Amino acid sequence: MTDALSASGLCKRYRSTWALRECDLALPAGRVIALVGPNGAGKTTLLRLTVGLLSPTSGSIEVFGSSPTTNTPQALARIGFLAQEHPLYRSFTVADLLHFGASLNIRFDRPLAEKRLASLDIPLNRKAGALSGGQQSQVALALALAKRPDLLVLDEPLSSLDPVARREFLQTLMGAVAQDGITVLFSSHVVHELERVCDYLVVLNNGCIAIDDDIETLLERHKILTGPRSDVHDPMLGTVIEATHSDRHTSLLVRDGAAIEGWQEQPAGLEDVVLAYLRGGVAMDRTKAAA
Ligand SMILES: Nc1ncnc2c1ncn2[C@@H]1O[C@H](COP(=O)(O)OP(=O)(O)OP(=O)(O)O)[C@@H](O)[C@H]1O
Repeated sequence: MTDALSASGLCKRYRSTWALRECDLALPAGRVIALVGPNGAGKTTLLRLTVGLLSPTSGSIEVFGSSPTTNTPQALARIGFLAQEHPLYRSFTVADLLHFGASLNIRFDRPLAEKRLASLDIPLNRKAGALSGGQQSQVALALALAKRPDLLVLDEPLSSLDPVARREFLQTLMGAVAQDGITVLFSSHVVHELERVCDYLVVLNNGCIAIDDDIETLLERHKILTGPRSDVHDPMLGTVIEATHSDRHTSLLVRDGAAIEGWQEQPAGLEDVVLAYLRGGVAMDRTKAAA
């Protein structure tokens, strides 16, 4: 099966700033993929390259096997994009926006968008500027989903939403994924909320890929070991991603470690794993599915 997104040696530079460096990616289709990383890690840059709004400085990126800058109506129709600020024309009514969407997109499914908005009690005759922030996000999402894209790209869709609006937004998104089997790629800072909705994770750190893996596999491969304080270099421990020491104990987050006598083992949470990789500045090895 063709990957939803593949990149090879992908680099992007803005003047003297390298936003992405030598990124290799192979993101499977039909998954909900979270893109995580600290401020300035390169997430927006990667998403804009994915939707063809930017071109690589060097290296390549393909979406479903084609360059996203091809710009044919067919290629563009396969990708939906919700930008970070999801701008809506504030003086337009929701109905105007749907009309606009239908005239610009060859696969636009207006009845689908109307049904979604009706189920959320968002009136079609209301001006976009008079909607709450959560409702505006829902309208932007309904417009993006009505394109019936094969890949939906969302840049920090949750950042401006309160917890209730966040939950509603994610429910709408998950409903669409279940119904249409689309691939979703979205960036976020909120790691603990991702485990419920995502099944694949990409972590960017300082323009480089730190993690690119299936979340279930990632959690199977990592664990926390706690034992007597020591400087451990035992190969049985696997790869030590992060070590913390108290007066009497050492706690290790390890990848592919075996059970060791005298050490207690605990499963690692997704946030533990992500933060350990970010703090340690390490990259996942590339043996993903081999584990
Ligand atoms: N138009 C631009 N001109 C110059 N530098 C830029 C431009 N856009 C981004 N950068 C730089 O590229 C790097 C990556 O930025 P990017 O916006 O992709 O990161 P991000 O992970 O999305 O950050 P955030 O989480 O803060 O939104 C940063 O150092 C940023 O300052």
